[in-house]
Amino acid sequence: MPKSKKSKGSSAGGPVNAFASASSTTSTSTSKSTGNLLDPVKAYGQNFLKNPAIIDAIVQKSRIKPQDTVLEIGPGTGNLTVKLLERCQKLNAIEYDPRMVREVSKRVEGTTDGHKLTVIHGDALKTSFPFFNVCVANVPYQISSGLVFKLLGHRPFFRCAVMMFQEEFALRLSARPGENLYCRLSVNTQLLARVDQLMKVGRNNFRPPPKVESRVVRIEPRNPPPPVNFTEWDGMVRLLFNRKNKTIFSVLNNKSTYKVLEENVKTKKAFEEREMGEEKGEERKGEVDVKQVVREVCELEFYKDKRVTRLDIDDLLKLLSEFNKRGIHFC
Ligand SMILES: C[S@@+](CC[C@H](N)C(=O)[O-])C[C@H]1O[C@@H](n2cnc3c(N)ncnc32)[C@H](O)[C@@H]1O
Repeated sequence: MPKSKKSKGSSAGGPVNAFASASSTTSTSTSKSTGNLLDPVKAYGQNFLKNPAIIDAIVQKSRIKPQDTVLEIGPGTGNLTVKLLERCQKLNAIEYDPRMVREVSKRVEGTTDGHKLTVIHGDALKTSFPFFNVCVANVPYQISSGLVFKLLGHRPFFRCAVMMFQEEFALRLSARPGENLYCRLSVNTQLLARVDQLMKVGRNNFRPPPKVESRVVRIEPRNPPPPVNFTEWDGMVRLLFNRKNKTIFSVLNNKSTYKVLEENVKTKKAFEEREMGEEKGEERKGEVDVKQVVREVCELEFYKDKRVTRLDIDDLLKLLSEFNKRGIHFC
């Protein structure tokens, strides 16, 4: 018998943020109902995979081993689920729509692999993930970014995630310096993971067809991740990629950035003073001239006149360390 349980942070609290517009309605009333209980609900991103060849390719590219525990996010009616179950030891699925929880559970009930499935009713962004080695997901595009970073922060490390995304989002994940789609999402993802494009999936492979083309990618977390404070890293990346086609200096050289950096210096200093305890007579660091430091770092041979979009992960890590060495922080 497949088990189905309701998670702590599940839909009892209402739909996910991304679907705020659907919060006061029931799931069925948001679709163009034709009377069928399983009508896809647009607000839940319900575009079901209908091409068995694509489903088989996703399962094959997930490289699931017989002893693996798989996490499937958004199983829907279970088209992928039944194929995944044939390959793994255990499958935990998280599904937001209670109709789908019932449907997928019913579909595998009494089958050879049915006992391997546990369906958790909840919002994948708010539900704690159970243990897994491999994640497979064809998720609503509204939650793509939140899900990627939730997965990349998940511990213990998993082997890989094979995920379907809107084409442009998928291409951004693996975009390289200098490419048009290279952006904050690209560097934040590539800092923490290796991303490979696996295949393009046309609109007509879904029921109903979505408005845009899709792509499947493989995400493999870097283990161990680079030793960097992610909040600070993202603070710098957010500033720089706001105007990624400008030089580093022209992005940073403005009043509002200096103000933020000066605030950060003050906060950091206050924190350090509290930690050290002034009464211990520790030597106090000199004042940091934020404008001077920005100019100095941007004048370094490697960064001089460099456009943000040309910086790869290593260049950005080194840039952050040059700022940190001189007492500048981005959070
Ligand atoms: C694109 S459909 C894919 C369904 C199925 N995996 C397939 O490929 O046919 C997305 C599924 O994710 C579910 N879903 C939507 N938002 C969710 C959330 N926040 N957490 C978990 N599941 C969600 C939807 O109800 C739907 O079943």
